[in-house]
Amino acid sequence: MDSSDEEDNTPYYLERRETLTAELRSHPYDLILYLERAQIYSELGYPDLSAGDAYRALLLHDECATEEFEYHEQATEALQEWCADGPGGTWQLPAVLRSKGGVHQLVSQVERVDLNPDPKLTVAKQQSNGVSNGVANGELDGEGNVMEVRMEKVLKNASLRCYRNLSISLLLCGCLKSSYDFCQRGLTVNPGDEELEQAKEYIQLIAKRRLKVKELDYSQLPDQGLVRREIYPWNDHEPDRYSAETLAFLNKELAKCAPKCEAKVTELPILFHNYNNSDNYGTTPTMSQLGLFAKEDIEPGEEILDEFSLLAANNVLKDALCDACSSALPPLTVDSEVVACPDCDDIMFCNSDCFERAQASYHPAVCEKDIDTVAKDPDPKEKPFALYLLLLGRALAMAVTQETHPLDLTEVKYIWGDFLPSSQNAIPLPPDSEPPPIWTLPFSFSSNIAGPLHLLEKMDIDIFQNLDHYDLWVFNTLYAKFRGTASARVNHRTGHPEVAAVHPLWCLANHDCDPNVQWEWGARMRFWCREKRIDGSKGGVKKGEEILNHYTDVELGVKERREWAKGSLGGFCMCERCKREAGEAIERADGSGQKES
Ligand SMILES: C[S@@+](CC[C@H](N)C(=O)[O-])C[C@H]1O[C@@H](n2cnc3c(N)ncnc32)[C@H](O)[C@@H]1O
Repeated sequence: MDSSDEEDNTPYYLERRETLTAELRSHPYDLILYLERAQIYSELGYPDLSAGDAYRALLLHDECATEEFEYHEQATEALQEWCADGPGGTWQLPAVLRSKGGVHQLVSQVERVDLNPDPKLTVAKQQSNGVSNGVANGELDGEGNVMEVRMEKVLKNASLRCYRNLSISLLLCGCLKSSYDFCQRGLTVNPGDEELEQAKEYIQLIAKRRLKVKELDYSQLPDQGLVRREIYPWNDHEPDRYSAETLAFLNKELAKCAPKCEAKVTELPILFHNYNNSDNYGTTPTMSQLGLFAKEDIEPGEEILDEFSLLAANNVLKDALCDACSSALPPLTVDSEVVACPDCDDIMFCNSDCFERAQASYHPAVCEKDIDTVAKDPDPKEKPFALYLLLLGRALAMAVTQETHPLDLTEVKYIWGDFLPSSQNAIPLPPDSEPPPIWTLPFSFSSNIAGPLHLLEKMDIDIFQNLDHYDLWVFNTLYAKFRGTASARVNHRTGHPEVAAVHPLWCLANHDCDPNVQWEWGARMRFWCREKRIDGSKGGVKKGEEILNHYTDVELGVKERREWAKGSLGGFCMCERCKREAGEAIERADGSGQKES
């Protein structure tokens, strides 16, 4: 169906989302409200946010079902309101449990991608398993309590709805393993459920296509997906990065650690992932972004920037690193400056300065909270994800300690997120059954949904209260910003990334493969002016010239440089050096009658 023929209901759904979010503020333990909002997110085309709400609904379901759980009373009370008599003494299942909107809409989204599943599989109609999606009357079971019967019915239907939603939503994000796991869990509780069986077929089909295999090894299903990367329409924390006010703030901060530099709006080429050599000779389209510029002449070898950041994390358990700045701790000699937290085991700071900064910025939120085992020493292939999760945890601890919204932290608020406009992201799914290529934010159930909630629980934070601070879209926005700006330090022995940090001023500098600065990151991030440029000419930056950083090893050849920098740049580098060297490589290949290697 041509989507242009469809009525655009976005404004209605956005308003409904606002209303439901407001209701959740006053009824934070109401699982039905979460399921309603999950449905709205599906309609709006955010399967990730839909899965996030369905998962919270599932957690609240478990709270209701288990007396010993922490929020049992609150969750049960909220549910009882949905089980009370309606007008005229009648009662029905809450509308979201009766409607076919949510999951059916998602399933039809999957169907629209023309997967052409084996028709024999899909027509196999399952027998009803006794879980009713239809209208339930306010019947008495003869002896039992009306409320109990209704509660049981609502809980059973709600859990089914959660599993259906999680299976399909995670599938749409490309998280096949989690999608399959929730589907299986749902089928264990609701054997033969038609929608879950159908979801299972789709998961299997898509997994076989993606892995190009005939038989699936379920333990090997891919779980890394992609979702929309955008300033959500309801996100009112994002500043106008190009306004005079923002520039004035950034330049005031820069005056403290990089007095010869200023932030300015500049034009940068729009980069593409599919590099096309012909781009070299055409006009490259540009977009406005920020960059760092010299306010005065800078001499070769002169230090330009010296920035300290507490937005740092490491993924090594019990290593000799400062908890605040993640630099290596000095040796523990008699006159050592190292300070241990008096209340935690094994939490050390390089000196009293780091300890005091930590106390003012983030440590009280995690002190004595047994949080230092989360995401530490992960499987090597999980290391980058663990680092991003730990950075997110640090940002949450900073927000709690400083009593501010995570997106309002000065370390976070102004940084680049590589967002696309919502309107460009809201596109129908393409027929190759993967998340659309325009969705560029890496996403997984464990990193984006379960992991952050686990960290908050470790911090003794009620994950249901204060939803405005701890909603999934907040985590996604933080991840988008960290992925556009964080630097990682690799352990030279293992070759694995172990420390990551965001330096909000350093990261204003754009990349060039002929950089005029070098950087070094120990306890602090430092920039200094290169003595020599790449061609051997004398270094130095003139007043008004841009500070040109490097996001990759500039000693590499053009092909490798472009490959390495692709992730942090968002596409193939189009700097003058790259264009020149790529052109020369083509000429050489043409001359020798070979293809460019
Ligand atoms: C760390 S940020 C640099 C600062 C950023 N321009 C800002 O407005 O804050 C990295 C992003 O800047 C952009 N960028 C940096 N160097 C670039 C270059 N040489 N060409 C095109 N885009 C570049 C890319 O969008 C990249 O994702």
